[in-house]
Amino acid sequence: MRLGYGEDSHLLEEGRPLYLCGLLLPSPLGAKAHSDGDAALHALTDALLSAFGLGDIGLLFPDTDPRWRDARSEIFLKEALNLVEARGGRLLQANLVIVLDRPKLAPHRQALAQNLSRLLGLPQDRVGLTFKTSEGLAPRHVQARAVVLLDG
Ligand SMILES: Nc1ccn([C@@H]2O[C@H](COP(=O)(O)O)[C@@H](O)[C@H]2O)c(=O)n1
Ligand SMILES: C[C@@]1(CO)OP(=O)(O)OP(=O)(O)OC[C@H]1O
Repeated sequence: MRLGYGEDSHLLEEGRPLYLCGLLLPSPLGAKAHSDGDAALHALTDALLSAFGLGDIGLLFPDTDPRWRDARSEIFLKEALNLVEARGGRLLQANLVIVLDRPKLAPHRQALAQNLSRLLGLPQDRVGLTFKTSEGLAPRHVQARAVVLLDG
């Protein structure tokens, strides 16, 4: 068995899209980032890479590389899944906490959970998805923390 942990934060600003769990959400603010800024998928990518000591998302996908400009972050997650599976890893469970003051994510819970389940190849009861606010500590940030459990 292997355990992985990852986290990510992005500043929120006007004129940027808010992608989370691979979905575009309605929001007046979005993530300042080189890619689509999906903090949830970035945290999951780092969690998978960390389970096999493979470095982190910035090592594999530098934010200086023009190929990743506005790239959809499921590209990074799929590559991390490929890398761990190539080493005999099998994802058993994933747990994700998203910290965001606004917008409320509860209305999108089912859609977010379904898309994570699809991207990770896990049943929904193996994908934990928790939403929190920062209680005003980081009103212009989106943060995500992920834990993954793998066999192999
Ligand atoms: N962007 C968010 C953040 C939180 N929620 C829901 O609110 C509940 C209370 O969050 P606290 O951080 O104040 O404890 C939380 O359990 C979520 O259900 C949300 O929907 N969207
Ligand atoms: C994803 C990458 C690559 O575009 O850049 P950002 O979109 O800025 O996001 P970050 O969380 O800083 O991860 C580093 C890079 O891998």
